Formats: sequence, structure tokens, C-alpha cells
Amino acid sequence: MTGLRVRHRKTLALDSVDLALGTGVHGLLGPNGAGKTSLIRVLATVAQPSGGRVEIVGQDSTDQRGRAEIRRRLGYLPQEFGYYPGFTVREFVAYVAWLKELPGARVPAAVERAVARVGLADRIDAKIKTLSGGMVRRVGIAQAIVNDPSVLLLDEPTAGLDPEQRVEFRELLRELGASATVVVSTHLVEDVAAACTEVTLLDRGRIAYRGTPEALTALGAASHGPGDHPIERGYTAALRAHRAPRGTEAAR
Ligand SMILES: Nc1ncnc2c1ncn2[C@@H]1O[C@H](COP(=O)(O)OP(=O)(O)OP(=O)(O)O)[C@@H](O)[C@H]1O
Repeated sequence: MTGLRVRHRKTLALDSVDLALGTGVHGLLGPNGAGKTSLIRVLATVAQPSGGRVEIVGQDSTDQRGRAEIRRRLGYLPQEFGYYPGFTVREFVAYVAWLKELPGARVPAAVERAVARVGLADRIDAKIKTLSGGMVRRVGIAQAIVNDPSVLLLDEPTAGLDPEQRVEFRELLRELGASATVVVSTHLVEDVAAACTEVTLLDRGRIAYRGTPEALTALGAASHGPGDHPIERGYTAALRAHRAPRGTEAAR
């Protein structure tokens, strides 16, 4: 994306963002209101940018035909994910596969594989309304990966998962990131440290930092800012450096 700008009435949620994302797991970090969801919604083609250009899987997202192709090859888990509570897990994930225009003959196996990958094989015929919050979140992840997407967008996917599930989920992320472009927005820097190949830190609609989790950790180790873990200190140090008036960084 180049010069990406997103405006919500008077708020400029993203301001001239240039970002190129390749294969791998990209962690999107930032304080509340930084613009993470706005960015993911534009990439998911559910929101239109106010300016700039976004190209996904070689297609222009402002072009109607381009958008159709992008949607077929995209997986998206929104922050608040809508589902039909009376559907079973199998029915719901199959419904999404149908929306993604997966060939009918491939749907049953694709649904079973996606559900197994999120660890819900034993609940595949349970109605979604009977599942716990963390399980519903995992159904959300299953529907996002059912079409083996080239681009997978996950907005706060670990919210509601218990520690064991989070560890398993990170493993799944690493697996998916080996062949797809995965973008994960999160407040949990440990998830980034464990599963991401690259980190983008947003602040007030702009990119405050880009680098590897290792580089962010090293930044934290060299700083004396707040945080219990070096990567948390790296997060605060990068934010502070971005917010400091130009020319004062060296003095901090
Ligand atoms: N529908 C909307 N109408 C008006 N302002 C909005 C709307 N959606 C987002 N905003 C504003 O745009 C800015 C970016 O919001 P966004 O939800 O993208 O941030 P975020 O980084 O995802 O935040 P969080 O971590 O809280 O989810 C914020 O100032 C927010 O108040």
C-alpha cells in the first residue's frame, strides 16, 4: 500500500501509510486507536481508503473485479465476528467456503481440515451457540483459513483464548506464515515475539516502527523504559522515540 489514508468523519485513522508485506507473519501493534483495525478493514476490502493505493495478490482493491479476486483469496477474522448461533461449526465454516466460491466437491474436506487445525474436530457438529467464547474465536479462525488464503487478516485473534490455546495458535500462525501473508493485530507483545517474522507498530495513524521482533527486543534491552519483558520495553521505547520531537531522540 502506498500513501494509504483512512478518514472516519473528522478522525484521520491512517495518514499516508506506505507498507509492503510479503510471505510471513506480520504483527500489527499499537495503542488503542492507533489505526490497526482501520488498516485491516481496508486490506479486507470491507472499507474503502480515503486516499492512496492498495494492491493485494496483484489486484487493485479499488477495482471491482480486483476486489472479487482478492476476496476469493483472502481470509479475514474481524474483531467482532458475526456468525449464526444456530449453525453447527461444520455448517458455518462450509457456508463461508461457499461464499469464497470454493468448488463444491472440495468443501467437505476443506471444512474438516480447517476445523481440525484450530483443534475443534471433536465439536464440529456442535451448534456454535453451545461453545465457549474461546471456542467461538477458534471457529472464527477456522472460517478465515478454510480457503487456504494467500492473505490472512486476523484482528485480535487471541482475545479470549486460554494460555494453552494461545501457544497452539502461535504454532498454527507459524505454519500458515510459511506460505501466506498473515497480518495479525494484537495487544499481546508476547504473541508477536513468539510467532511473528516482522512487527509494524502503528501510532496515531502512522508507522512508528518496523522491524523484526528480535530487533524490537534488542531495542528494549538497550532502553530503561517501562515493561516487564525486553520486547515490552522495546514497544514503549519505539513509541517514545516516534513521539519525541525531532532532534531530541539522542537526548532520551
Ligand atoms: N466508525 C468510526 N467512526 C468514527 N471514528 C472511528 C471509527 N472507527 C475508528 N474510528 C477512529 O479511528 C481511529 C483508529 O481506530 P482503529 O479502530 O483503527 O484503531 P485500533 O488501533 O484498531 O484500536 P484498538 O486497539 O482500540 O482496537 C480512532 O481514533 C478511532 O476512534
